[in-house]
Amino acid sequence: MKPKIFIDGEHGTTGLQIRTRMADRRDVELLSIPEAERRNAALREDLLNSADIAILCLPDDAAKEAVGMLSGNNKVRIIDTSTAHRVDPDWAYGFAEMDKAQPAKIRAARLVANPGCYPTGAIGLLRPLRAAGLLPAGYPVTVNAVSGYTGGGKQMIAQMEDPANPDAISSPHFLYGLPLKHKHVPEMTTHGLLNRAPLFSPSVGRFPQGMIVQVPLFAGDLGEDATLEKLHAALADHYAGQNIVTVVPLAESAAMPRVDAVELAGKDTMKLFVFGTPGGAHINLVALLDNLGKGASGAAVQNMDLMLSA
Ligand SMILES: NC(=O)C1=CN([C@@H]2O[C@H](COP(=O)(O)OP(=O)(O)OC[C@H]3O[C@@H](n4cnc5c(N)ncnc54)[C@H](OP(=O)(O)O)[C@@H]3O)[C@@H](O)[C@H]2O)C=CC1
Ligand SMILES: CC(=O)N[C@@H](CCC(=O)OP(=O)(O)O)C(=O)O
Repeated sequence: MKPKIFIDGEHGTTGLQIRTRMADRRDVELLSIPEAERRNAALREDLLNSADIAILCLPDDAAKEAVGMLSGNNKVRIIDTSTAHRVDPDWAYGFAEMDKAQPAKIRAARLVANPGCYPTGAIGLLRPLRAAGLLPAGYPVTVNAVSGYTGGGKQMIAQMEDPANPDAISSPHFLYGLPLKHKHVPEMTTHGLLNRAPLFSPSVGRFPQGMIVQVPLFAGDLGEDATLEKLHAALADHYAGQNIVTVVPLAESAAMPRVDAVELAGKDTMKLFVFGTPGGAHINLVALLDNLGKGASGAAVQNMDLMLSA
């Protein structure tokens, strides 16, 4: 019998992209809800309870409600793409490359929280450096980022693409999250192994998919041994042996005139860079990904495959 997969929220932005990635899969059976019935709670509950793996592509409250619909049913495994369970110790954090032990944790887990798009970049850069002792625990980390507008789901897509929308946005690039209380900060802090919450300033650009996450550092405020070359070597060592997260060689990044936010649009990989001048005072760690690829739907399918390989 093929494992049954139900994507709750399959007609939304993240859900649709998971469905597209699964279109040619013959090893799983996709349970589907008609678009017009997508908010039919009784039908959702039935489908959720019929699945081997339920992938939740819903806002936080609806994701919590879906988990409630599965309470008492320990047979259904869950991947939640919302923010609701990402720092909950009962859930495995679905970022396989962040730690050598993580793939096994995801494979064995019943409950997997899919990472947020920005945290995938920030944790991807920070965690290996914290683990290697190159970034002091109390370092005042800042994270600056730009996302494609699909990161805001159906609502923001309509605001950016339809000038007749009453809340249309005409700006080519805007900052948001200005109170500096973004929902991704707890997850960056916990899984980035930080003692101090990072100052996170997100923005959106007029392109559908793509993302740049920057973590600028003052070299003199890092550990005594922390040079640009050592930071790069620690990242390269950490990500050796797999091809989803790659660390761009220093010689290659040193020759780059710019970083293009849409370079990885449509891909499920992430590239990490260490920019700066050897011996210089400043270092910029940069992650490049697709907010809907490794930042959401690509990661969800990767986690599903890990869980199916248990
Ligand atoms: N977009 C992205 O880049 C990323 C998104 N995520 C997360 O993925 C989740 C989904 O986001 P996204 O796909 O962008 O959002 P969308 O708004 O594009 O899609 C959400 C879907 O869920 C449906 N929905 C909303 N409330 C309910 C409910 N109570 N019962 C059943 N269905 C409901 C919506 O239906 P309706 O059309 O009726 O509103 C819609 O089809 C969110 O938690 C988001 O934070 C995570 C990483 C990246
Ligand atoms: C551009 C934009 O609005 N992005 C979303 C984050 C997208 C994402 O990662 O979703 P999660 O909520 O599942 O973490 C935001 O800032 O809220």
